[in-house]
Amino acid sequence: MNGMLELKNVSKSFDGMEVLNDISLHIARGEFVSIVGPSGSGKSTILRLLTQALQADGGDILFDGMPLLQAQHAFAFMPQRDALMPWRSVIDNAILGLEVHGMRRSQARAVAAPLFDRFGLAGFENYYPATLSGGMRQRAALLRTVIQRQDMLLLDEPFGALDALTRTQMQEWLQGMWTDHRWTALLITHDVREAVFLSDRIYVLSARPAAVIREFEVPLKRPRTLADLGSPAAQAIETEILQTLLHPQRT
Ligand SMILES: Nc1ncnc2c1ncn2[C@@H]1O[C@H](COP(=O)(O)OP(=O)(O)OP(=O)(O)O)[C@@H](O)[C@H]1O
Repeated sequence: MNGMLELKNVSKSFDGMEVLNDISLHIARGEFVSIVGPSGSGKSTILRLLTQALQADGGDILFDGMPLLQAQHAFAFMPQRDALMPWRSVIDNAILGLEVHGMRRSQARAVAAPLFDRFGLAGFENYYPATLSGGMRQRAALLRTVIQRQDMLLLDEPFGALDALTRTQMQEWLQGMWTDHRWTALLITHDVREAVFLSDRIYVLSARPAAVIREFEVPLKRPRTLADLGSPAAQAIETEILQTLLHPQRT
């Protein structure tokens, strides 16, 4: 997953209500970028523009320098809810995207099987989603997402429904996975610490209509550990992002 993305002056309204106001941002090849912003500011709307579930009213979205319309199947999207199919085993959930793209089930299973170990799901290939913990379900959903080898990974609050401890474990795990694979990734999150821990850069959106009010570069080297979040550099950036969100008028 090593595409690159550029949004230029993108705007979007719903029934006259302006949601996105002149959004410009970019994600370089192999970069992990997060968007944080107030609830209802339009973060998911940006992802829905990228997956083409919605069309922008104005501006340009370029993928690898081409208009998005010409860059089919560019994104592997992991929604807020894991949306695993309860009647399919974990491995058959994992291969769903491959099957949709025409791969035979036996071949798709052979592609997926070696990945289960790294996703902490070895031994659970033939279990059904209802028998898994929340963290395992999210890892299964992420496995299904990344196996499709798209150009870019889109994550919409992937850990929002998890308890605090599982969420932290998942952040550590994802950080390790990303360091190994260097996917081009865009994460939407409410969790500023999560954004700092995982990202190379962070965009902060204003309340609706959303505009980019600040952009932060995260100065932590990789690979990162949770202990790095206690460093003065991490603490300073976390505080500054929170200040920007809470008191945008002062920034
Ligand atoms: N299809 C739609 N029709 C009308 N209004 C919509 C539609 N989709 C989103 N909205 C509105 O646009 C605004 C932004 O929604 P969006 O889901 O993008 O925000 P968000 O920042 O992702 O919110 P949250 O952080 O709470 O998930 C909200 O006020 C929402 O009600």
